[in-house]
Amino acid sequence: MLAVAVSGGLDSTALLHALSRQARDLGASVVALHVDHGLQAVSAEWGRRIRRQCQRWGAAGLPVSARVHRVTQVPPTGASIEAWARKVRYAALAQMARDVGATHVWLAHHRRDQAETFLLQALRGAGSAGLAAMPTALWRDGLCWLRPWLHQPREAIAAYAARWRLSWVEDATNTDTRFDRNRLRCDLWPTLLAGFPHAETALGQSARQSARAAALMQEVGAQDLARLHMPDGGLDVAGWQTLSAARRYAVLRAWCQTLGHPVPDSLLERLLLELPTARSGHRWPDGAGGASLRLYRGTLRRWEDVPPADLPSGEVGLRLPYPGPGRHALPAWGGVLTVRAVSQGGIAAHWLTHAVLITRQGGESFQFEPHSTARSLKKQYQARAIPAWQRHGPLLCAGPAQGGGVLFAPGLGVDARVRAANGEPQWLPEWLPDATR
Ligand SMILES: Nc1ncnc2c1ncn2[C@@H]1O[C@H](COP(=O)(O)OP(=O)(O)OP(=O)(O)O)[C@@H](O)[C@H]1O
Repeated sequence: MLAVAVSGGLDSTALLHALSRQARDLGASVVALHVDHGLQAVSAEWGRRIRRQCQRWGAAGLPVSARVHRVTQVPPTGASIEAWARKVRYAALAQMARDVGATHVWLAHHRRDQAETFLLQALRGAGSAGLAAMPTALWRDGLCWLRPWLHQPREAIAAYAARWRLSWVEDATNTDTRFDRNRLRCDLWPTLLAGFPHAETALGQSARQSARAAALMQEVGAQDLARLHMPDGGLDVAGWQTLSAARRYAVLRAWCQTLGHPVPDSLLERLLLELPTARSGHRWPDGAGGASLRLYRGTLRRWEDVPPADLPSGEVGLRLPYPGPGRHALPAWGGVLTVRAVSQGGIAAHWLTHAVLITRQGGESFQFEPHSTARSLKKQYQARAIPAWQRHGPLLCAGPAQGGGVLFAPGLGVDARVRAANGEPQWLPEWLPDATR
């Protein structure tokens, strides 16, 4: 089954017709997929029209049928209607294609659409990936999107439609110059073509060159990232600095893509400029909110931000009785404390009877091993390379009658001086910094 995305306009009507004729000769069949965005009063009529047209063509021997999906959501307030419509259209087309068992969807974009897309991307300051505009074939989510007429002039399509006496609908919103593409199409394009008759071909060629440059950048970026990606997802900045400027950009972009959300170009530019001289601990907002990119000891990582409101106010202040075994959300410290029974490495039970959770006040000491030396918490955190913002959990300390020393510190574990002997009843605390969010 061949699926064609049909708006009902000239181009997609012509493509549907041409494919249906080919399918007839090959013994295949075609389905027209139409999405009614529900944005105009007349739009329901377009779907009915496409159905009727397919019935007429079917009666004339063409193996073609139609499916129409009516969108019931409305664009969220403030959203770009163009972008919203594109998103829901592609989602609906994909669903319909799957429903009919099609693996390929044909779209009727042509040479001018491609040239317009290139120009619009350039006017947004896009890089090579954006300037590559639309590909002729793209696999996404198990479907192949095809644009067989991407290099065809619009006039050739119009000539085909005239030759077969096709009829189509004219979408009145195509002349609504509030939309970027329409403004370009209606106001600028005629002037551009008058001055530069070869503009469509040239811009299409530039789009193809950009696609190659983008593919190359992606390949090189991925290769360099394979060397510079740390096991915990960080980027080795020292290694990154040895690369050429172009490769630094490519690998940084590839690394940002692993973060799971789009990183604005402005942030990439800042990182390129500032990373080489940034000091350990320097942070940049990650572009999505709620997290930062931080340089720490030569590695760039993404860290969840601890909202200031959830941090204990001031260094002195918070003091809670030890809550006992289990899982305890402690929003004031922005995390969860779990305490479970273990058979080794835990805190001997008698230490916990009067224990308290307190905010670090400075001056506490911690000892890693029975025969090592106790040092200040600050020094021990540095020794384990635990960055400052990851030390924000509560300290579990002995009660005043037992000296008040640290039993457990987030990021460091149980102090060697209070560890139970094997077989003795004992408990292991664990601090999960972001578990409440
Ligand atoms: N509402 C829709 N339903 C199904 N497919 C659509 C729809 N709108 C656009 N398409 C597909 O996307 C392609 C490009 O869309 P675009 O908005 O540029 O086309 P159009 O000018 O509205 O219509 P046409 O390309 O048919 O003249 C169309 O050729 C068609 O394949």
